[in-house]
Amino acid sequence: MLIRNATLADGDTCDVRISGDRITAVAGEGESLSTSDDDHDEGEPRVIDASGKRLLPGMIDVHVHFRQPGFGHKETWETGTKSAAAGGVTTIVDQPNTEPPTVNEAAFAKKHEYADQAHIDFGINGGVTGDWDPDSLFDQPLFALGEVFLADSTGEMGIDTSLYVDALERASEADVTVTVHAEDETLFNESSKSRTDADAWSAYRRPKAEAKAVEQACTLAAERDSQIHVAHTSTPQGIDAAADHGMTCEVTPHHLFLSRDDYPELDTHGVMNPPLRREGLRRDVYDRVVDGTVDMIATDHAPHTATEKQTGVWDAPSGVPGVETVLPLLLAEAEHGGFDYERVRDLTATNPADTFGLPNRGRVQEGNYADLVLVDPDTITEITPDRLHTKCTWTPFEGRDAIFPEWTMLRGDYVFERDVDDPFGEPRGKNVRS
Ligand SMILES: NC(=O)N[C@@H](CC(=O)O)C(=O)O
Ligand SMILES: [Zn+2]
Ligand SMILES: [Zn+2]
Repeated sequence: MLIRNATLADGDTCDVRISGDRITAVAGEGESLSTSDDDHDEGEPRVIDASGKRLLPGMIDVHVHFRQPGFGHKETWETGTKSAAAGGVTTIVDQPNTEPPTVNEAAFAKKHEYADQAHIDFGINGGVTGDWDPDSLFDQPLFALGEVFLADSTGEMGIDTSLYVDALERASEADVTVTVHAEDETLFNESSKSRTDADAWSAYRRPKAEAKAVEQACTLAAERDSQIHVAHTSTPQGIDAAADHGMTCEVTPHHLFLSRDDYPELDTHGVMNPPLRREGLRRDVYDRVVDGTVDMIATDHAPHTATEKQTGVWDAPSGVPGVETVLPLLLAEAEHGGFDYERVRDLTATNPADTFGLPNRGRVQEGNYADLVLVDPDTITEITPDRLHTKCTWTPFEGRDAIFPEWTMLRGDYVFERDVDDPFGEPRGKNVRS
């Protein structure tokens, strides 16, 4: 297959040849590729004219919750991976707070069976609880350890410092990265508990609880020569602490684009961990995404039903969906001039591939897997829940500008094509560690 005249993230116009599951040639300005026999399918030329369109590496989202086993009423591997494919994501990493939690060989195997339904490639993280079985867990084709919960979140898998230190040591021996949910619950503001408005969640799980926990998690890791990746940093202090210790961090689309100013509209649908911050802090986080202090964007796609969310602030489960809207939001922001397309590519594909050791992914380059997304930058549309494919019937980004993919390709095959009868085809996702 030949993709002609595509504009890459760096602005170069290129021809890209795909044979089998790989990119086999990328030819820049002035050296266009000619069609070969491989670019014909039963006599039909398989040449795509991508003039005026952007071609990007598929997003690698290292933080999603696809809920099975245990909570298939919120999301399934099928709906979650279809939603991801429709948003230009070609690899996801699932987190361990399912039922059973992914803390031993049997639980890992059970999750792997559900992952047979995956339409895109995936990694499965191993979790840490008092009952975890590191010996059997590290024998599995694990993506990483985490998210290791230093405070309770959905699933109540919060652990104490001594277990965290054990996990760091075991992971270090196995040469596995530890992804950390860093909040210090001893610093939560108990006085906010008398309030019943949704903003009380942000007042309760306040910024210093994250700042302190990130600092401590990084210090403990650095002392043991372990590498950690800090999940969903939502404060400039958290981001800077991770960077200062030589650790990596991710920012979610909700902490990048939403703030406490959005509670009047979102109400308890805007409750997540860590919580939304004040507008000034959001801007500080945004600046660190632009200047490269933040390593990657990951969604923490954490679907809950609308009914579950429409309870009081102290009862509503934490988390918002995001896997289908993240790249479209970032692309619209690039088109509006917030940052450039190269930054989007690095944050969504190149840096996650390099940080977590995924060779042959994250770049549009010869020899890499043909994990690709094509978008028309002139087609900016508004996000509405009815156009999304997640089981979650709501989105915190309703009404925002987005550039959705025309198609998404995984290892040379389409996993999403807009405006065709069967946009997804058969599930063909594989474990990236197998
Ligand atoms: N972020 C959230 O608020 N919720 C996540 C868990 C987590 O990432 O902490 C979930 O699984 O629902
Ligand atoms: Zn978390
Ligand atoms: Zn999470």
